[in-house]
Amino acid sequence: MGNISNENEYSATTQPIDVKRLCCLGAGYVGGPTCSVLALKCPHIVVTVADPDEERIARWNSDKLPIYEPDLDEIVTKCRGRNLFFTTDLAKSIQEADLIFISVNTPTKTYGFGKGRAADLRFVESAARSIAEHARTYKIVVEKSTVPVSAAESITKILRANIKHEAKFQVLSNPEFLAEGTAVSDLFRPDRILIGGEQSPEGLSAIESLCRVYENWVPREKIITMNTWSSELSKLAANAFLAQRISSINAMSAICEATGADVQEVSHAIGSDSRIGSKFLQASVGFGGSCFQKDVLNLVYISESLNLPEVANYWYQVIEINDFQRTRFARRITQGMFNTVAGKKIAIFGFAFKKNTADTRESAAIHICKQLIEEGAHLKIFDPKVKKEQILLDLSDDFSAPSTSLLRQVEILSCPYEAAKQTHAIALCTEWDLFRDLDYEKIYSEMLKPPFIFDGRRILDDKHLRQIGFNVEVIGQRSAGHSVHLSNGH
Ligand SMILES: NC(=O)c1ccc[n+]([C@@H]2O[C@H](COP(=O)([O-])OP(=O)(O)OC[C@H]3O[C@@H](n4cnc5c(N)ncnc54)[C@H](O)[C@@H]3O)[C@@H](O)[C@H]2O)c1
Ligand SMILES: O=c1ccn([C@@H]2O[C@H](COP(=O)(O)OP(=O)(O)O[C@H]3O[C@H](CO)[C@@H](O)[C@H](O)[C@H]3O)[C@@H](O)[C@H]2O)c(=O)[nH]1
Repeated sequence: MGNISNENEYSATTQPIDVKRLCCLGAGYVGGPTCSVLALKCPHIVVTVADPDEERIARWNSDKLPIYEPDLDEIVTKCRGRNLFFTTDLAKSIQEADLIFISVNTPTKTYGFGKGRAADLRFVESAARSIAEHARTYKIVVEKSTVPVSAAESITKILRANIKHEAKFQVLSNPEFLAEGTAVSDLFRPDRILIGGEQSPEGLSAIESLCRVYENWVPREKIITMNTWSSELSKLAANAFLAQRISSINAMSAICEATGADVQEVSHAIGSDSRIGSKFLQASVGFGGSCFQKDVLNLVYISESLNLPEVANYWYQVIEINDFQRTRFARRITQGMFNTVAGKKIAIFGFAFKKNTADTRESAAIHICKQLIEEGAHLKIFDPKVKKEQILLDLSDDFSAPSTSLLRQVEILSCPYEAAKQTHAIALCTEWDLFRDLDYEKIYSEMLKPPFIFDGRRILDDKHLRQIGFNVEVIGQRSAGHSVHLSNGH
């Protein structure tokens, strides 16, 4: 600002600032819940979430929020209009804010160099350019999106080259670790808050300013600070380690299905070792969601770019096992039903990538359904939260309008009993609690015989289902009547 005194400029950059106005660019799964919780926990801070997507912002300002998260509606209702605002006016939000979160999407590139692997940073870049265009005073710019190592450096270069009116800035890395379906509780009680920044007096004071925001509800010992690169890499590393655990237990599930071992027992045995720990060892149809695959691929791309092909190959295996697991489940359904599903009706229980979310990005159900459709099955899909239009979009090629042949093969139902009626099989793809409590005797009586259940999440009582008369196939458990064949001469 032209009239700002040197003293003010100095104090704004080497002394921690008292954040009074915070803006977040990106009103998605991260920006929305994070800022809602922030507004709740920091009533003295005015929080504005800005996004150019008019429809999304209109929904954040309505009774029907654009995303489903347990307890989020109540928080938004309490804070909206008080110290929480949703707007499409990026310029004003940026101008007024002391601190700006960048929470925009960073999908895998679908074009050009690094296609299918590298993170597409165009939205991050456009956010940085908007900040440069509209900032008039000192800003702390916080990279919350998951990005490759050194993205903060790129943001700094863009800001430095474009920022006007002597405005100063510091760029921090503050990756988000919330998981969908538990976003509110994760934000209330995070395992840790990670803040990376430049290790200079200006950088350290910006880190301190952000620490003070979180300290309104997070104990100081849970706030970890470090240099920017370590922080950026730690986010990718955390997701890679989590995804790797799932692929490891899913690889074990394949061995279990081919022998007499049970993956639940194996998981319990290894998880009891305190060095391994019991979380994230649940065998499944494969991990989904917008993060794991994208972030592991990003790590693969970074390793390749750094000329570390062995490291790249190591992490790529996590993705390959995940692809294998999804395909294996679809193949097991086909083989289990006398080697053909052509013309048969299969109920799909659950389409979201995990329970308690309506998000279907990279959901294993999409891949499994597409393979069953390819085999000629007729699918009757039920998910308690995912909208019909979304399911059809996900199953359409290249996200075009659903073809007539797709519409002939797929029905979307709003009741699980209707979905299962007159089908040959049920394939459970998402672990929604309600699937445990259904009346399976009623379902059995209305299905074609012999009825099959393929439990891809291990949430059903398989013994009880067998007593009712179902043929039950469970992930990580050998099929009934299957004998072990080791092909190495044993
Ligand atoms: N989804 C999760 O659970 C999760 C958790 C932790 C981290 N992350 C990371 O956080 C980031 C955001 O993820 P998400 O799931 O919220 O994405 P999202 O697609 O739900 O939302 C991103 C939003 O950013 C908006 N946007 C794009 N360019 C913009 C710009 N220049 N200015 C303002 N808004 C802009 C889009 O319109 C969109 O609404 C990604 O990097 C992701 O990897 C996601
Ligand atoms: O033992 C397990 C645990 C999870 N999953 C599956 O793994 C996927 C991802 O689940 P989860 O990690 O709970 O949800 P996300 O919302 O994808 O959250 C991950 O990705 C986010 C985005 O980066 C991070 O912030 C979170 O810390 C990280 O857990 C889902 O399909 C789950 O069903 C399993 O198959 N077995």
